[in-house]
Amino acid sequence: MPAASRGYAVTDRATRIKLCGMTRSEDVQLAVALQVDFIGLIFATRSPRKLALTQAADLRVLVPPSTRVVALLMNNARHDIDAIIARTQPDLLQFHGDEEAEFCASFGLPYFKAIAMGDTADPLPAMAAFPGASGFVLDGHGAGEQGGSGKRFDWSRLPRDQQTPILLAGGLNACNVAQALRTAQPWGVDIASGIEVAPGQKDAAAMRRFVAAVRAEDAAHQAAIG
Ligand SMILES: O=C(O)c1ccccc1NCC(=O)[C@H](O)[C@H](O)COP(=O)(O)O
Repeated sequence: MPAASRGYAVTDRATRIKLCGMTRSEDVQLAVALQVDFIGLIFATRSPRKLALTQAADLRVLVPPSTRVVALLMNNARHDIDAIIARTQPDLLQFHGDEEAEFCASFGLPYFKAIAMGDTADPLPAMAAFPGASGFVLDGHGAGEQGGSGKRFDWSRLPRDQQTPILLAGGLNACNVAQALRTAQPWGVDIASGIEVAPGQKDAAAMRRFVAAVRAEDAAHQAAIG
């Protein structure tokens, strides 16, 4: 199914913003006020940003439909994912582990697949293994490692002209995101550690600066192309 028919246009240049690893209500409320496209709630068992189900359910109710909630998973058991879906009603899932494509698609929700770019010369074969993905998160960490690492990769390696949305992730912050957008022209950007004072604790000023930097670069791009 082409990406556009899943409701994601890939041609326009209003870079989608995903703020990931929320654990506090004030951070979720600010993300909603900033009108970001996605927030990420993490359920990967080894993550320092991992949420308990009750905590996640309390955060989820703060999010209106205009911001989509993504549940991040890394080799979680099926029964855990079923419980996460039942309690937190995510709009999308995001898989970071060794999950097969069939497993990812079996929950009846759209999903993003994360690709580790740290050791990957060409991500296209890995992406092709997930034809049902609604998007890909290309992240700077190595294979088998967790996200939220703050590790960058060479942004020029991001594939262009893909039909499925690609989010650029890994080591982004308010200072480097404009250059990242100019270099990679991704559909979206995804950030965790670059807007934090500590894992899971967001820095309100850094959140505002990051979102403003993305929107300023989008505006500059639109002005340049007329
Ligand atoms: O952030 C985590 O703790 C995490 C753990 C396990 C799997 C994925 C995780 N985060 C994934 C994300 O989407 C992050 O936003 C992405 O890796 C970018 O992180 P950062 O380099 O810190 O901006």
